[in-house]
Amino acid sequence: MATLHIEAAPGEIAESILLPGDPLRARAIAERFLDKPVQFNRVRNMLGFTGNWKGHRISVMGSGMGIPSISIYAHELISQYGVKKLVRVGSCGAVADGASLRDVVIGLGASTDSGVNRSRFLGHDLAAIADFELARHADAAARARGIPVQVGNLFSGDLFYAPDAAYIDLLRRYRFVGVEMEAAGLYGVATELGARALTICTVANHIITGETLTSADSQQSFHQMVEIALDALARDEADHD
Ligand SMILES: O=P(O)(O)O[C@H]1O[C@H](CO)[C@@H](O)[C@H]1O
Ligand SMILES: O=c1cc[nH]c(=O)[nH]1
Repeated sequence: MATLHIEAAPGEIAESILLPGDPLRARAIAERFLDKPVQFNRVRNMLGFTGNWKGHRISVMGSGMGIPSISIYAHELISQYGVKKLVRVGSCGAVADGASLRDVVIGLGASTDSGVNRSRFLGHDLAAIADFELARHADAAARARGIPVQVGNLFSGDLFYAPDAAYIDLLRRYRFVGVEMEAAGLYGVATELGARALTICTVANHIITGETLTSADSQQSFHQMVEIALDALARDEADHD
């Protein structure tokens, strides 16, 4: 039952999946965190793996960059492979004064300049929101580890290189936490298809101060974020199953 973009056989993908933007990060997560990971996808090099983390069956797959890319994968994962919980684990640029490099950001909601959610909602504004339970568990998992966490609105931009930076002032005024490129699309697909989704990001750069993490620092923060995501899924499973 391959789809256009995923070649996995039925049953090869877990009900819970982590979605980093970069497929090589998906492989790194599988190798570092999962017992006996089995690769289920290599179509377009969008690598995907399934294994176990502390007894929980988990998949991890790249989503690509931007809303169109993550929307294709999330749609096929939910509608064709029965995936029920999707956690994006990515990086973002911070816009909030109170946010620092390495902070974990939980995207409670996600606004966007993309038209996808209006396209799927008769032109109306869709509140693109995270699954509350997953967000609550991620917050608890971060706090249990003593990792500073920012919870709030993300802006999922279509343009990484926006020609006019004026919108950043508006994002600050409206108390946005960070800028990335996928959360609003992921939340829209999950809403449409009845799945549960969350976005967690590490702050890799600060848009206002211009600070940027070195690649070594970014690696360590990324691992902490993945642990938080895995712990949140485990806490959720303990609640629901
Ligand atoms: O680190 P990832 O998950 O790819 O996320 C961020 O990085 C990419 C841009 O460099 C965009 O995908 C953005 O959302
Ligand atoms: O759009 C984005 C994504 C990540 N980091 C940024 O600074 N901007």
